[in-house]
Amino acid sequence: MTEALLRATSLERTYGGGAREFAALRDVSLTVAPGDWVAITGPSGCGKSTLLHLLGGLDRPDRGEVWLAGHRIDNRDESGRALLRRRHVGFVFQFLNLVPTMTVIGNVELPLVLQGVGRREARGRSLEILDELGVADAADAAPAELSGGQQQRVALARAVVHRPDVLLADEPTGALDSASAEVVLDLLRRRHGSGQSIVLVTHDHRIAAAADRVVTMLDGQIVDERDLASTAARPTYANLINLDG
Ligand SMILES: Nc1ncnc2c1ncn2[C@@H]1O[C@H](COP(=O)(O)OP(=O)(O)OP(=O)(O)O)[C@@H](O)[C@H]1O
Repeated sequence: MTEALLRATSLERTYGGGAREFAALRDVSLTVAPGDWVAITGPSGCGKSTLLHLLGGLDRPDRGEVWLAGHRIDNRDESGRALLRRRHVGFVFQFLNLVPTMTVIGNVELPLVLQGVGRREARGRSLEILDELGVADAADAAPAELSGGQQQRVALARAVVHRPDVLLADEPTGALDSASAEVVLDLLRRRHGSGQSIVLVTHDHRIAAAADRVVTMLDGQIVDERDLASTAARPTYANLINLDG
């Protein structure tokens, strides 16, 4: 059996305390094999972002374990998790988190610079990916000068430029019109085709339909898991919409 790239077991995450205590994740387990493409879907507030943050080591569970590329990460401190994250993960945040004081290309180069890649190569690789996403013209602009959709593509460029083992993306097409969403999907398909593992959170069933596996959450739990890769005909948008039913 291939070793899992990501394995989360029995995750619990509670926010607040006392009367305000809220269980955002309850006994959630998920395994992602190398090359898997998993879509996490479900209604607002069901725990999708919380799960993605735990998978990427951005947050720690109250209970349960997270293993990334053979390393247990849930019991490491922030700097230990950051080190592994830098090496293995690309993350697209729901609220993007672009560095406002850096140019677009400065933002995209960042993961490469942190890995010690030289300036020249970092710039070349960053421009290539910005071009692939149709935002190379904005390379020298500040993020605030871009539309929400353009910023979203820049955040995706930053997350994949260093070719991480796994891309974790929180609503990567949320602010995009359908033509731009298609550009993003094409990039994800190409990356997946070259072996990139992807875990993405989406409300959009058309985006979810591109994945190999769709995981549906409700009230902090996984309530449905479907394998689309092994079905002869990938379900259509109309079929997938029944996932919520
Ligand atoms: N830092 C926090 N403190 C308190 N409650 C939180 C915190 N983060 C999330 N929550 C709550 O936990 C629940 C799960 O949140 P989460 O963001 O994981 O859901 P989601 O499915 O990603 O939602 P959406 O689709 O709206 O982004 C929500 O009820 C949310 O209000």
